[in-house]
Amino acid sequence: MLLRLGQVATLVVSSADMVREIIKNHDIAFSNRPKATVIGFLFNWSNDMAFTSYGMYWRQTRKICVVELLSLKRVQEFHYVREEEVATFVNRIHKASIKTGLDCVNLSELMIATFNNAVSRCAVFKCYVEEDGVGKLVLYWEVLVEMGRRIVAWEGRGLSFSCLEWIDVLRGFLWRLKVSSGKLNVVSDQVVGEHKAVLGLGADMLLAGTDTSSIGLGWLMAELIRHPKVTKKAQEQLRALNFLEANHIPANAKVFINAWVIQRDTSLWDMPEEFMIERFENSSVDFKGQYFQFIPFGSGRRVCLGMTFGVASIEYMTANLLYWFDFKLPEDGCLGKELE
Ligand code: HEM
Repeated sequence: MLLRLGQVATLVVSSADMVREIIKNHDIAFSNRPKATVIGFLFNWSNDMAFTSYGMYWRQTRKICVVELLSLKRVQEFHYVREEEVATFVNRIHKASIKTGLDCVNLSELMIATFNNAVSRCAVFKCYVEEDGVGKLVLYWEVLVEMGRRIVAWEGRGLSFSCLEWIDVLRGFLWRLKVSSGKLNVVSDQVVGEHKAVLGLGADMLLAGTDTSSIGLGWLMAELIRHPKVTKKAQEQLRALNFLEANHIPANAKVFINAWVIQRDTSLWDMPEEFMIERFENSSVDFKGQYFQFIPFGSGRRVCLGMTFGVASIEYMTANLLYWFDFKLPEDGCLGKELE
């Protein structure tokens, strides 16, 4: 579907065949990401990898990230980080769940803190979320989230209607962006210290690796809680065995791959809205980007390079959650109650 959003032609791709055509035959042409002011402020207009244009700088920085941080070997070497962080995570849930009067636990916050810490310990070799969960990295994270929200609220409009950018100045957006990025720089200086040179890449890892993983795990836990039989089977296996297995497109058009629709296409998936983990049991389809009906990590040149890291962390956290705890949905009154 070709839309004209303001001044920008935008192609929304909602079929797996079309994604195949793009990735197999035109990958280079679609390997750039849209330019957003907020990303420029965040990364000083240049020194990150995830948002930079396709080219030599991207190739080199991506290679550094893969070799130094995200190769299978490095992910295996970092197993001790996952083990320590998940042990802290399990302890904190345990403490919270036995606390008098506290009948529900906000898992989302704990998941964000755990992934945040695991990524930062591997990316900048330090741990910033302190025992009470209010470490420097949380502040760092808050600033990133605030800026991320602005990408959605403002940049979506700014990118589509560049002639209206003066409104950003009038409404004080650019000024607030400067304040936010200044705040971020102060925290980053403390956080990154001697690793300042890799600030852009470290921030990339935190941005790309924290909410993706914690939201993914959050949904997985929500589905498991809604499907007690599946959960019980996985728990029995875990507790017994102690492991988890488990056209014509205008030049400069923006292209959105609509993975949400593709992954719910009834011609490709049987009962796509149902949580049926057995659908993958006798199927060759996996999540690595070769099967265009299922692309949670993207595909092609810009495919997620933290896939192995993310999957290892999510698997290990899920195994521990299921092994140590039984879950049920909170009573209505409990929803929204914060973990102290
Ligand atoms: C469940 C967890 C994760 C999911 C679902 C996920 C998903 C994605 C997706 C959809 C993309 C865009 C791919 C494309 O444009 O085709 C991406 C890119 C990226 N991801 Fe992930 N990701 C996850 C975890 C991680 C982790 C843990 C890290 C790092 C520690 C990471 C680092 C990156 C980076 C750096 C990019 C940009 C790659 C580039 O532009 O060349 N991701 N991810």
